[in-house]
Amino acid sequence: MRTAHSVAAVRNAERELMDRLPEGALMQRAAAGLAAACAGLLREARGRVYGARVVLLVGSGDNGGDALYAGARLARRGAGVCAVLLVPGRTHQGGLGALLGAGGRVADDPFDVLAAADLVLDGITGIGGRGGLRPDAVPVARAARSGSAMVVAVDLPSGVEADSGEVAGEAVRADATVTFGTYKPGLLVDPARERAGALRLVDIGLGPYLPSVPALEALQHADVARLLPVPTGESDKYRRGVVGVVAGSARYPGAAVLAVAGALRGGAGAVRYVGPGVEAVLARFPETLVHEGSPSAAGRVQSWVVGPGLGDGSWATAAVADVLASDVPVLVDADGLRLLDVETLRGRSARAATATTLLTPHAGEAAALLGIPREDVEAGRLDAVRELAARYGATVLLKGSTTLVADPDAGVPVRVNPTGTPWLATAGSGDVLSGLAGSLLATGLPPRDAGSVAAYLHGLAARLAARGAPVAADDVAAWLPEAWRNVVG
Ligand SMILES: NC(=O)C1=CN([C@@H]2O[C@H](COP(=O)(O)OP(=O)(O)OC[C@H]3O[C@@H](n4cnc5c(N)ncnc54)[C@H](O)[C@@H]3O)[C@@H](O)[C@H]2O)[C@@H](O)CC1
Ligand SMILES: Nc1ncnc2c1ncn2[C@@H]1O[C@H](COP(=O)(O)OP(=O)(O)O)[C@@H](O)[C@H]1O
Ligand SMILES: [K+]
Repeated sequence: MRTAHSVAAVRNAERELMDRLPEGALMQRAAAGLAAACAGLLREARGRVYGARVVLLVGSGDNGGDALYAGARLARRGAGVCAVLLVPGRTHQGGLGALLGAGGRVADDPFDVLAAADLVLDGITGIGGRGGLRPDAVPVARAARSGSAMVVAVDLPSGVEADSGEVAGEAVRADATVTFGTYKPGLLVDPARERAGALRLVDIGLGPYLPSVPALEALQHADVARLLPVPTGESDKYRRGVVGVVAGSARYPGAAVLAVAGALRGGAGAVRYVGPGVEAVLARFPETLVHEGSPSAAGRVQSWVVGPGLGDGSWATAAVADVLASDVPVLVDADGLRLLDVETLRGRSARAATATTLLTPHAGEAAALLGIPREDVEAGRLDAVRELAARYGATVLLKGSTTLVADPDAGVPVRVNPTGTPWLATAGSGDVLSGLAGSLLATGLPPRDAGSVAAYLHGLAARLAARGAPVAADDVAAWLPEAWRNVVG
């Protein structure tokens, strides 16, 4: 599991650890890891560190100090290191002394040295930065990007919000970020994540002092493999779980087919389809159990998926209410999100412990549920998903460039999905995801696990299917077994 901690948690941990170490030791650990990472990148790019041209962008805090000490280490290995001091009167004095002592220098003209650099270290701001780059730093950050140099961010790309992943103005766009002690939420959540490039974590001994519950966690292969259901000798199709899919309409019959396609690959023993798309579903998937009446009359299921392509006719409205009245886990997606009655939804968890709910909005649907503009959801995804989960008393999976899953219990870390590709932004891929997640719910996974495992497999399947080319939703469904094998294999 990859975990991220808030700035407050990092600051507390740093204080405790610093009390036990000689003055400045922690910054030396950070700088040593940073210099080693930069040396590795320089060796990859140009064969050796000796003779490389390195430029340090140095702000007024300890982030700049890290850059200066790392620059001193690179200078001692023969790199030509030049510091651009953004606030000359407030530069980290120890770091500057170390750089000058190692043969580094201060730039006369930042733009000249940036144009010729092989590597730029961004030490403008780290966890102390607020509110985007200040105007004087903007032209320098742009110049760093416009040459051929690799840009390496120290701890965080300057200008991004560490705790939320928001980018309130201009921010550095790094090729790589070397972060210290733990990941910060902003490194894992868009739009900030996109500025960070490849992530590298340097251990500075903070681990024992960080809270055991992080702010954010990202599943990795081993975590997903542990959570995936595996049938045993005792299993039969009913014991493996039956997922009911209420999706599709005369206008959108394809949504029914795609949701069923996802559900068939999610580990449930059977898929029961209910809705107006019976013919289309059976033509494609003859193994589906079908029913044309109301969901509650269709036979037993261990979970429901309701909403993809359902439209908003009277049958759809009644079907959503019917499903929400059940005591099994329910996933509500797409049109279902518009049709759900909020009081009924909130009442579910009070009625039965098994009556859990997973909502899977994209940014537009989340915006409607919160009554705010879509852009606000996209800019502040982490806040939005937490607020939705709290307000609706349900687990919420917010789809998009970084899919997030939040539980209504604010003490539980938000899951951030590390797989996926922008090629997933294609019609119908969300229908596949809802079927898949619903199927995992039917096998007994709790909503947060079902949602995050589904997002992981879905994103991985899309990557495997795409390999750099466009994919259709149907391809994503077809590649789910390969993604599953990739995880467990
Ligand atoms: N505390 C520690 O022991 C350690 C801290 N480390 C480094 O220290 C960093 C935190 O240092 P600081 O707390 O000094 O904070 P930062 O260096 O992140 O930034 C604070 C400074 O930046 C200025 N600033 C804030 N927002 C700005 C903006 N938008 N544009 C330009 N300037 C802005 C502030 O006025 C302040 O002077 C970490 O990110 C990490 O890089 C590491 O050396 C590890 C150890
Ligand atoms: N920019 C993006 N990068 C990665 N994944 C994305 C991006 N945009 C959308 N997705 C993913 O694509 C899927 C689209 O789902 P959705 O918006 O419900 O589409 P539809 O309703 O057409 O099925 C979701 O899994 C979402 O997370
Ligand atoms: K930085």
